[in-house]
Amino acid sequence: MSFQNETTETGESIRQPQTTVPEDTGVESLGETIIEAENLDVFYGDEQALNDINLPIPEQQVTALIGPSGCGKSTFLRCVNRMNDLITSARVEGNLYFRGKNLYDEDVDPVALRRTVGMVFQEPNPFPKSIYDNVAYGLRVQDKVENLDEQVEDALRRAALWDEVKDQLHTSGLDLSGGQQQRLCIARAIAPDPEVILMDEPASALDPVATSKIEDLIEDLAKDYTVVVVTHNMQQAARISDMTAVFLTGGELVEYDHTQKIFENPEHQRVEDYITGKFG
Ligand SMILES: Nc1ncnc2c1ncn2[C@@H]1O[C@H](COP(=O)(O)OP(=O)(O)OP(=O)(O)O)[C@@H](O)[C@H]1O
Repeated sequence: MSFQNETTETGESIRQPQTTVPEDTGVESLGETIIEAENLDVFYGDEQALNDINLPIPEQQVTALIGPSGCGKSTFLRCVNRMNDLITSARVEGNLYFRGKNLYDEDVDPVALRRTVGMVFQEPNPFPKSIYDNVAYGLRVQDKVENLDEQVEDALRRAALWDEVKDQLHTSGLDLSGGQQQRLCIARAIAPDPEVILMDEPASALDPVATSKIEDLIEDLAKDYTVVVVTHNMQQAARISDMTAVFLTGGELVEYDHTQKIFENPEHQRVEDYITGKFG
């Protein structure tokens, strides 16, 4: 595998991404690689959860991670913001780059990283605080309190929630519907202005109307952010993503390509069997 390194003014070596995002297959061309896994392995104790993953994720696109239960999708997502650090049995080997910087280098601060790489979980999990305080939380932690009202409004607008909550900003976030709570969590994640939003099955606990709003929102968010989303819902992956990575049992990444190609003409029989529902 060949790649070049560049040296910054401070003498730090920044790796240039490989241009291995699959060639355009007729859909819009892709942005630069922002996240890149290279020979990434993850173990929980003796059990291997990800096996030699090589995956370049393009900037400002939606990348879907699909595959049967237990194939390592969430594990991959948690590597990107180093949430796996919180699991004592987890061990990461290989490389995972963010804009050419290895996220597992000793000088990377995981807390600062999580401001750049936000995360939204399957179950909406607002803090037991007001709507306003939920969104303001990350901004206050970082002491970014200038024009706080405007920042909160902007995040709620970007999360397509402002019109529904603008008259009740100081009521509890827990009083919102499930779908509204999830959009509140998205507003909370985007308020500190991250570059990447990781979403782990963000709509699987929601009804169809709320799901459709989240799907529209994800497509919208990709205009400003890079979105990496785990989903079990094949139609959802096909609808909302630009790129799709198919993980299969054993923590193996079997195929990665433009979503249209994966769903219309996958290279691997196992992938076709999975997406046509023959197993999984
Ligand atoms: N905290 C943990 N401790 C030990 N093993 C874990 C832990 N989290 C995940 N695993 C194991 O790692 C493997 C991959 O799990 P992971 O949750 O990443 O898969 P997944 O594809 O996201 O599954 P699902 O679709 O069911 O959420 C599984 O075998 C799982 O049992």
